[in-house]
Amino acid sequence: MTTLTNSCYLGFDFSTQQLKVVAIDGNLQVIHQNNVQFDSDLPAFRTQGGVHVHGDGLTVTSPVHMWVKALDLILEKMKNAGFDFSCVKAISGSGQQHGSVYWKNGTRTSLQLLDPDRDLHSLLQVFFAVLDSPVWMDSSTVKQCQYLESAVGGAQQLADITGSRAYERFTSSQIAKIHQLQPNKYNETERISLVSSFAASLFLGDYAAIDYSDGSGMNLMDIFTKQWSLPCLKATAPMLAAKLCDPTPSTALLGSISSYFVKRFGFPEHCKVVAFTGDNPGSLAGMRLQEGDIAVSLGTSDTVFLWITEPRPAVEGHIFCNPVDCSSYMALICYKNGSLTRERIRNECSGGSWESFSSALWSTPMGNNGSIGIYFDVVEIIPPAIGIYRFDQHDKRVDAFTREVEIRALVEGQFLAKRVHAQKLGYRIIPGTKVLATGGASSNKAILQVLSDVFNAPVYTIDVANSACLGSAFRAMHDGILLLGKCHAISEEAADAYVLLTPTPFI
Ligand SMILES: Nc1ncnc2c1ncn2[C@@H]1O[C@H](COP(=O)(O)OP(=O)(O)O)[C@@H](O)[C@H]1O
Ligand SMILES: O=C(CO)[C@@H](O)[C@H](O)COP(=O)(O)O
Repeated sequence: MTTLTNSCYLGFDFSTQQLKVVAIDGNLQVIHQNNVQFDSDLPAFRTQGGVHVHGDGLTVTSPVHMWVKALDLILEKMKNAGFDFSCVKAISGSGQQHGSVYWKNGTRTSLQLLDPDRDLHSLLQVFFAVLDSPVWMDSSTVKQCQYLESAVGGAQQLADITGSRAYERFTSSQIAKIHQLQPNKYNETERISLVSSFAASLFLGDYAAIDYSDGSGMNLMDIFTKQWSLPCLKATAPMLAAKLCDPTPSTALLGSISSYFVKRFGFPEHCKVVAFTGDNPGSLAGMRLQEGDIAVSLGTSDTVFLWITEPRPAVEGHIFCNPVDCSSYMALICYKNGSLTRERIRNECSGGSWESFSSALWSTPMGNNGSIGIYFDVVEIIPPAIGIYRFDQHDKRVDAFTREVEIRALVEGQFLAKRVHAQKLGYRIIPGTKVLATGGASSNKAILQVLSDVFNAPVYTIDVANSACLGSAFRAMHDGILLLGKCHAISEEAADAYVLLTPTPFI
């Protein structure tokens, strides 16, 4: 293969707890990785896990200025590490899904004329009508969801149009809530972006369109016509179509990078910006998912997703447009009680150490001698329930387990739920099934071993835990026009690039 030494491609991921970046060269080799942790690198914003949980325990937001400052910081970190921006041919990126950003009237022109001598954080101080952006962890919009479903004829009807019944975290109900509770701020807004298209707008120096795949997580887009659905727009807020503008294919080339980045960091003038998408769609590209594979992302949220060609929207789970193949779709299930719940149990049962947490998993038998638990610290998405439930080998509810049993009960319970829900969506585990794992917790082999045992299938994970960033860099390289699922599929021969765990044999 030819080595294209002077070209590189950047993929950013604006996720819940951090901003990450991966640079790849023309041979798809990772040449640079960097990140900014919101809580520790930007303590002035006082977030916990990248968010603010409000007094009602249901409203969850992130400061939009924190994301802007994080971009300033990550680019400075890259510069200080000697990264050569003049080699960047194209960039793309992803963002936590469903979250929304509200640009104030008149900011578009200012975005096009940013002074390269100043950082973005100081330049964008007055750009946003809403300073606390609602994010995917929010569950304060039950009323708005009920209204939306009844306006279009019910939950299944809404799913038939948008791929999902109404979910509290989805953008329609979040926009409706802002319009109802803060009408002035809604009226002051000229453009609403998702986190992904907001980030793309910063690089483009202009408002970037929402892509089809991330746009599918709004309860606003018809996933078959790929246009905003008029009944959904009408049931959400007035004048909404004008504030969203038309959605665009996830593979779209949006334009060249803004002159701000050319002058301030030395990006080439012709560096391209490819549409940004959601972090889960970005991961689908980065993991080179093929039809038949199942992906499990263990980031802040846990998600399970599949590449599908025959979408059948249901009242459980979501169907999104596929980010790499416009004629396909992806099915996704999301869990709120993911890494943060594992962290809580780690703190309580293994002194805050992942090593001890892993040792507990290695030292307890598959199946946990019949002990099982359900751990919903916050209201779960599927099922919408809260509370801690433990059952012993006689199916008797108990109040406590030993520490080791608790750790295994948590992890086995989390993965059993994923398997059951994936099967309810129609997924079949057959010989040849591969489970592809990504996200922060995919670096933990003991957790992956449980995943392999529960799914009774081999688990693969790539050495770049952030597949959303990697996927974005791939998408940037191919101008978004790629069929990675087909041409870079994981094969047994390519297994050296992956960590592979196989189910524990029954003795
Ligand atoms: N060794 C580990 N074992 C288990 N979980 C881990 C480990 N290292 C990191 N994590 C989990 O990864 C999570 C962050 O994952 P990440 O994919 O970076 O999140 P996000 O993209 O949502 O910001 C943390 O909340 C942490 O619990
Ligand atoms: O709500 C969803 C998917 O529907 C979440 O998966 C968010 O997209 C957040 O992702 P992470 O930051 O946990 O990766």
